Amino acid sequence: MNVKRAGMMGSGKTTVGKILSQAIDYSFCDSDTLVEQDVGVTTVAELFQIYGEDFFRDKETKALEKLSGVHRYVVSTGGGAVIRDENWTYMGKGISVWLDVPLEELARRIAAVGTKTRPLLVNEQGDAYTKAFRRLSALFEQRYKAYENASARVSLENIAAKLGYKDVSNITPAMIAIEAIEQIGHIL
Ligand SMILES: Nc1ncnc2c1ncn2[C@@H]1O[C@H](COP(=O)(O)OP(=O)(O)O)[C@@H](O)[C@H]1O
Ligand SMILES: O=C(O)C1=C[C@@H](OP(=O)(O)O)[C@@H](O)[C@H](O)C1
Repeated sequence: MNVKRAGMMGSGKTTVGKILSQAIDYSFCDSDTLVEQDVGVTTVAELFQIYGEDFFRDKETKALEKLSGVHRYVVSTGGGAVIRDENWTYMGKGISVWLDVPLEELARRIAAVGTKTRPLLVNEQGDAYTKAFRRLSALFEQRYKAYENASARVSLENIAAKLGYKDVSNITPAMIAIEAIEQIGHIL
């Protein structure tokens, strides 16, 4: 069995995925890292700059195909991986978990670390939060139906409601990993 984490950029696929993998004694892998190693670049941002998005998407599909054969892995996929139908052939093997985080929280997180590392955000105008929020809203509109294909959905709004929290920003990665285990633990 393996577990694929899907969700928008900044949703915590890597941060929560690492904690989840330790908790269930699985290995962890990030599909972006596999693409970077394959192409020989240090960041996806660099890859976008040199080769463009289409090249990246082809490499991403190849990485997902490779990762579909591994066992006892938590795999963090890139935020846009859900869009290509072919990718679901690979992501659909094992359990896929959509990490559903409100756009305002995603924009806050990305603004805090800067938009430079997120190549799809660099052409926007305005301050970091506005840039991130505007672009993420447009991407989410194109992608939300694809995220709904995932076999499980871990929603920060639902966790907040369950714990009586007013604000999703107080929900820690460990709390999110626990919610994921509650949802998928019985099928691991
Ligand atoms: N639950 C959380 N609360 C606050 N910040 C978080 C949380 N999860 C992730 N982050 C932060 O958000 C940013 C993006 O997280 P990351 O795991 O890289 O997302 P992704 O892999 O989905 O792009 C990082 O700076 C990370 O520290
Ligand atoms: O949303 C997207 O299309 C992308 C998300 C990024 O991954 P993260 O979701 O890990 O940031 C990375 O794959 C690339 O910049 C494209």
